[in-house]
Amino acid sequence: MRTPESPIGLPENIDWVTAVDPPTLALRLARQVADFLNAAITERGRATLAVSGGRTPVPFFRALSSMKLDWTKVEITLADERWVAPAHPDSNERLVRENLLVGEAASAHFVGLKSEPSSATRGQESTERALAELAWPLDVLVLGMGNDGHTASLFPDAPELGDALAVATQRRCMALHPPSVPQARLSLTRSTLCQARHVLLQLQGKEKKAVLEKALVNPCREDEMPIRAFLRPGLKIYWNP
Ligand SMILES: O=C1O[C@H](COP(=O)(O)O)[C@@H](O)[C@H](O)[C@H]1O
Repeated sequence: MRTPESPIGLPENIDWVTAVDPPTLALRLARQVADFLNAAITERGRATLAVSGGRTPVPFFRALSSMKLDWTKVEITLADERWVAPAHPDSNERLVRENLLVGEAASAHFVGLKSEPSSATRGQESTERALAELAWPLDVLVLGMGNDGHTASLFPDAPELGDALAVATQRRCMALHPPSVPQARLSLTRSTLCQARHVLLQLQGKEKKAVLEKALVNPCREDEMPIRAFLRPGLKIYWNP
């Protein structure tokens, strides 16, 4: 549904869902994700969910963790990770363990992206092996977006971006080294992310909405604003001011 707050240039085939504040948006998003997970469990006996890190998803994680569904049949992974120990304050795994894998959701099965090797580049292969145990494609993917138009860890300044955005890649995950951020990243590739059955994007604030409008309206390339690769029919965007 279009409202006066809908971003300029938003195509009709992308949903725009708004709420007055973060808790209300988080609950709305959590209910939608829980419905998708339940439907996947009914249809296929299990459900796979990938979530993003950063500050935005915390209230959503909390809301989702209180939803009643058969969490023993849900597998959760990350859209991206910083190459830091799982106990590190910047770890997306830590964020998910503390805020999502609690309450009702404590019995979900989690597969993180950080593996033992000493660098993200060396860790790619072991993470690929760990990811192979999940059921693919993802049933549900919840993305976020940075103010530079990155999503997952597909950063515009990462030297590896071209490979990570390649539609034909066989890789599920890839190491990226964007100079704009302090830690190396591991990210699911565009090809893996785009195969998800349901893709949702959670955004907060007017600044992020302006970034989205820039990606929608400007004739820029995907490697300048990687979020553009995901602005496709069926996407659901959840936004609060
Ligand atoms: O670095 C990251 O940034 C984006 C956005 O994070 P936020 O703090 O602005 O919500 C996030 O989607 C991505 O997963 C994360 O690793």
